[in-house]
Amino acid sequence: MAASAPIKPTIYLGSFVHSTSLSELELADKGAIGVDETGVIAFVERAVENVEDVKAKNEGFTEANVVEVKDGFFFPGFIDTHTHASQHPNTGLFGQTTLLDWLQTYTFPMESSLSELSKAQTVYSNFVSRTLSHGTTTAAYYATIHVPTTNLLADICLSRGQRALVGRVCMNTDLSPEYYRDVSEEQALSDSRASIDYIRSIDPKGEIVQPIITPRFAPSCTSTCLSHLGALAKETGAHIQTHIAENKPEVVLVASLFPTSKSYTDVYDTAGLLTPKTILAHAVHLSGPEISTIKARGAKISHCPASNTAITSGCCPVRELLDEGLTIGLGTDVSGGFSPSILEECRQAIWVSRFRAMSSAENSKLSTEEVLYLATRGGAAVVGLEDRVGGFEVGKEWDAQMIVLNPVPEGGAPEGKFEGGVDVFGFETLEERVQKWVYSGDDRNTVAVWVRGRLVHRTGKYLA
Ligand SMILES: O=c1[nH]c(=O)c2nc[nH]c2[nH]1
Ligand SMILES: [Zn+2]
Repeated sequence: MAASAPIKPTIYLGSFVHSTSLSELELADKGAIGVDETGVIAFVERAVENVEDVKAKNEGFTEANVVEVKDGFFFPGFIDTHTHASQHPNTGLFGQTTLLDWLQTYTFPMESSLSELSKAQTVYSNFVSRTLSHGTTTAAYYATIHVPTTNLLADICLSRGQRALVGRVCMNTDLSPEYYRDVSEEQALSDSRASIDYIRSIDPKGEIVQPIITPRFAPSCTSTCLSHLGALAKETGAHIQTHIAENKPEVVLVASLFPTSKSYTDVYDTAGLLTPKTILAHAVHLSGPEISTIKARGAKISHCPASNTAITSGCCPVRELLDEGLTIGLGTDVSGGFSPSILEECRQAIWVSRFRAMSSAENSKLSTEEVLYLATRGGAAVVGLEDRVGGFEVGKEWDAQMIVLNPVPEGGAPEGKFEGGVDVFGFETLEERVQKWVYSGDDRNTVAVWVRGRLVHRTGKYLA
């Protein structure tokens, strides 16, 4: 369905859960959320006893569809603030490598092969299906240096209805192999511009897809290339994404490549790449002054715990970054990260924070409520969509997932197929159901997903 075609007003009936602050979830047992023909939330009601009363009192909803959730709840769509669609075939492949040798061994060969349109079509459409099936309604994607296949990724997101920021990767130094790099600073700039122009031509208002300027990371770009991209961001108003301070040898490398810069952060700042529309992935090894600069510029952080552990980059001090007032979301960072699921990233964020608590930083433990905030409202703020998505309020757009848990009937386990790893026995509170989902749920529990009120993913039997 075209992203702007009108839809039938719909009432989403049953429990809903969303963050109201970093530390609080609203758990509404008997909710009714009305979504109008443009995909915008028109009303949110609690303690509903009879849906007919809700229909009758809300103009435009007397003939509305009703989608009811049983043994589960509606939850805002997840926001993946940092992932590499082009690395999807490498998911789970990292061996014993760390960042700089991982790039050479696994990443550059795979990414370079996505110059081929048919391979890119297969990989990108599979990845978009995969992330949607895990409830990701918005993703900030890295593609590759190739303009045609980067544009293809944007086409796929638009046609599947997944919100996306799609970035053509820039890299013009000999850190990248000769077969996979921009031949000049001018080419890095002109190819980035070409991809921005294309993505804006297919979705002029940026309702579903937007371009994002993507210098891979400082060691991949000359300072002239970075400055060109900073100027391009200023000229076009586009978002920016890059990596920062992921691993210690990388930080040392940056200091040697940019000897006149005060720090890694200063390299980006000098180039005009630190703006309120900048997403910085990782931020594991920043100094105090760097954190202050990032905050002063309004740049945002994508926390990627699965990746940071898999390629042993370090434990990001999320508690301290939150205490400093930085805006943070979660990123799967496939394929440094081994899963396309933001729910998995929630668990990984909790584990990393607890390992930090057990070793040095006692107060660093993140709660379930906090990681769910990062996965939704935090992520929305990182990608600049906080006014439109991330929670269930009147005026926000219906980007949501329907979570269903396994009801175990009285007297014993059901026969036949289990459709997920979370069993509920009927006596759990809604809060307990959410906790059980966070720690043992997966994509089998995400039975339907909507973006702007349009159904973009469903499994078998749950919706007519
Ligand atoms: O996690 C990462 N993935 C990448 O592809 C990459 N490139 C530079 N730095 C990176 N870090
Ligand atoms: Zn990355």
